[in-house]
Amino acid sequence: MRPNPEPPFSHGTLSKTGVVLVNLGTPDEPTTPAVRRYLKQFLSDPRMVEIPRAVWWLILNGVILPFRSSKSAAKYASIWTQEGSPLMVHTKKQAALLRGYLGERGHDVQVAYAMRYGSPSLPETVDKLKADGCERILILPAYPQYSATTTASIFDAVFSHYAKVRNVPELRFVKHYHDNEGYIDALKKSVLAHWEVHGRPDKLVMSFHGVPKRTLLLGDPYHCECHKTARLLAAALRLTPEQYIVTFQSRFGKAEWLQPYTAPTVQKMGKEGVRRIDVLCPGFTSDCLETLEEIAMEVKQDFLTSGGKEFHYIPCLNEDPTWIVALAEIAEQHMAGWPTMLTPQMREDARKEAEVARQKAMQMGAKK
Ligand SMILES: C=CC1=C(C)c2cc3[nH]c(cc4nc(cc5[nH]c(cc1n2)c(C)c5CCC(=O)O)C(CCC(=O)O)=C4C)c(C)c3C=C
Ligand SMILES: [Fe+2]
Ligand SMILES: [Fe+2]
Repeated sequence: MRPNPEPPFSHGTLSKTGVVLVNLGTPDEPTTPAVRRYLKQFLSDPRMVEIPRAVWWLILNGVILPFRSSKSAAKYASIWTQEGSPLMVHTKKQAALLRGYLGERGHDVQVAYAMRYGSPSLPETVDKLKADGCERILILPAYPQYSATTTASIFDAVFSHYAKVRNVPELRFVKHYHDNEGYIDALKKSVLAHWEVHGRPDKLVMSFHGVPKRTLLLGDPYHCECHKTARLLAAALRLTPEQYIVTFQSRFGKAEWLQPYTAPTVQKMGKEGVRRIDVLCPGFTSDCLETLEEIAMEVKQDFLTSGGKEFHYIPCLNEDPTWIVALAEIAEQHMAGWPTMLTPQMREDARKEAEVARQKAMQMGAKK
């Protein structure tokens, strides 16, 4: 494949740095056609579903898209806000806040957000940054725990985009931050803030998005990283092993996924006489369908109809200031060594270089 042509190289362009906060993606609107488009792109990704392509194509197009799209659209409609999909709204705000925090720390960087599926797409976002003069780009997935299904899929999208580009910026990727001190501290503070107002539960349920069990057996570290996050958070909250449990939600399809599953676990707790549970979803940094509908509505119902008396959903970190500071520190660590603090001298040097190049161009024009 031959890389695409580039605009003429221009001297004296200030070489800038960009950070892209990348989340999963969400439909453009809570309607069946929009959800179908989103699910088609999402579920056609071989990182997400590792079934032989021809077999999966038949299942996806013959069963899943025709039946799931309208059901999912109704669920999306139940959580949609005036501003749009919660996942999009939070990611957008986080990127704006991240830019502000990095700016306060003296970094002159552009911060954008992108979605792995749907829009704004990763290719269009990194192209815009490049057009704005970013020669260095940090890809920052919104997932604290690495998984081949999510994090690696973002990396794939970046690699495949740049395979078509001639002048590739310097790239860095954040793989994970499941054990980052600031992230754990932000989770701890959000739980303590909830408990300060509402009191403590009998059990804290830490529910992570599931993945097929097969991926664990094939060496994906996701399961271990979820457990490490949970262990660190439990230690920070001084919880004994009896006071919390790690579960996995959002099972998709018939294969076995990581266990224990969230819904049957809370049902069992309700039946066994556990009065109150609080559920936190530490793997999601923004509230979305999986937290607001699946946990705060469906799983809540499961617990209460099984005999549980009180259910609390503790929201995701979203725009929490401690979390945005942690995100800024994560970005800062990964930008180490990059000239993100533009000095007046650097701006002046760039201006002079541009002026020399402009004069040379004029002289060449005059000679012709
Ligand atoms: C094919 C199976 C799926 C795997 C594997 C999977 C992994 C995975 N997903 C997230 C984060 C999110 N998933 C979200 C929605 C969602 N996930 C799947 C399927 C798999 N996810 C589907 C089909 C859907 C769409 C909704 C539905 O029809 O049920 C979301 C929410 C998006 C939103 O718009 O709000 C997030 C976030 C992670 C972190 C993960 C693996 C670690
Ligand atoms: Fe998912
Ligand atoms: Fe779900």
